[in-house]
Formats: sequence, structure tokens, C-alpha cells
Amino acid sequence: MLQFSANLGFLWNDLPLPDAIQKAKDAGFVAVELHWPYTTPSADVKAALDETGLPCLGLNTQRGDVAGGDNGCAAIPGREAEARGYIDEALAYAREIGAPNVHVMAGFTDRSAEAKATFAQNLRYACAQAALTRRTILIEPLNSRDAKGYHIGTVPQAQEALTAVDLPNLKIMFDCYHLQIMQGDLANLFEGCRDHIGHVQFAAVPDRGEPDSGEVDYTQLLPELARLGWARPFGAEYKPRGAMEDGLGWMQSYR
Ligand SMILES: O=C(O)[C@@H](O)C(=O)CO
Ligand SMILES: [Mg+2]
Repeated sequence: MLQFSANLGFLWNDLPLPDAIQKAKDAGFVAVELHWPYTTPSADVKAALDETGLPCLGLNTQRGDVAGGDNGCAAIPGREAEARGYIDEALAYAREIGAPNVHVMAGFTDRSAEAKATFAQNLRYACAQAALTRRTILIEPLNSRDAKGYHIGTVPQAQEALTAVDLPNLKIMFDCYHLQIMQGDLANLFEGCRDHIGHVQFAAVPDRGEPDSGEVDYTQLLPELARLGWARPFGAEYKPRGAMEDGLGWMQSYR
């Protein structure tokens, strides 16, 4: 049976995080993952995780000035101190709640050599800090329709960063939603970079709703990814089309 992690950045995101963690447990998720939990004290999240027995798989570094258009800054030359501050903050929070992964947000760049070098330097810093507590750093290709100009949009671009950094605790967040839009052929794409994947997420394409319709048949794809070796929970990172609880029927297909 496949297992799922609830991405609380999108699921039950109208509730305080401790309540959302309880909802995820009640709905049958075996783990949760967070986007930007920083306004909730980590002790409150930890208490809810302990109470439910759910692990938290990961969280993101802060994005910077979101109203001003930022989506991270780890690949933006000149903002290294800010990027490293966000990395330190995310790793501290991850330690406090026992989360194994931190997703470092790159930001919008022109993919110049300077931007690539900045990203590599900041990722080397992140990996070194993460290694002190045996944590993994993730980078995620985002599709260019939702995040035009994001520093990495494809698996080859993520792999280029992995090669530049060359550290074992840097992995790819393989988000099927983004990668179907950017590349498609998801099972082959997954197989080609299997050893470099640190987490898998999914949602319907193109509307990013519940994974029960759209152009990807997840009832076929997810078992195939499991057959190819993915044995950890799949991250349900979708935007409910209606009431959250009304949209949970997709889970029944995997029981
Ligand atoms: O796919 C996404 O958007 C996320 O996984 C994320 O963490 C922030 O962009
Ligand atoms: Mg994602």
C-alpha cells in the first residue's frame, strides 16, 4: 500500500498548524510536510507531531520579500548573507521538530554563470550545516508557467547544480506537477535520476487540484515509481478545488 504525506502549505492551511497535523492524522496521512511554518513556535509543531505520531518530512527556507516578487534568494548574487540566514533558520526549525529535509529556495535569476556559482556556494554552505545533524538539502525545479524565471525549472538544471556542489546530502525534490508541465515522461524521468531524489510530490495537472483527474493518471504513475524504488511517502501537495475534506476520496484508490 502506498503512503502519503500531507503538505500543510496547501492542505488544511486555514487551520493552525497543530490542528492541521491532527486533521492529517485523522485522514490517514502517515506524515506531514510544511512550507513556511515560522510564525508557529516549533515547540507547538513538535507537540502536535509527538501527539499524533506523524513525522514531518521537511520545510522550505523563507522566500524573502514575497510582496516584492521574491521566491527565494539562494541563487541571487549579492544576497548571500540573507540566503544563509534563511538556511540557518530553516535548519534550526527542522532540528527542533525532527524534520530530515530542508528545501532551499533559489529565487528568480537570469541563469547567468554568476547566479549558478552563487547557488552552488550557498548550497555548499547549506549542505555543510545540514550534515552536522545528518540532514538533507533539497532543490526543486518549478514550472515556468507558475514561477517564470525561477532558477531551476527542469531535472537537468537541478542535476547541473548537484554536479557543481558534489555533496551527498544535496537531492532533488521531484514534484510530478511541475515536472509534467516542464518535461513529461515522468516514470522515465524519475528512473533516470532516482538516486538523486530526496522527496516526491504530486498534484493534478494542469489545475494543481486533487490528484484524481487531469493529464497524469497517478493510480498508474505512483505504483510505478514505487516499483522503481520509491519506498517513502509521496507528498500530496495540491490545492483543494472545494472543501478540503470533500476532496480526500482520491486516497481510496490506493488502499
Ligand atoms: O511545488 C512547490 O511550489 C513547493 O514544493 C514549494 O515548496 C514552494 O514553491
Ligand atoms: Mg512542490
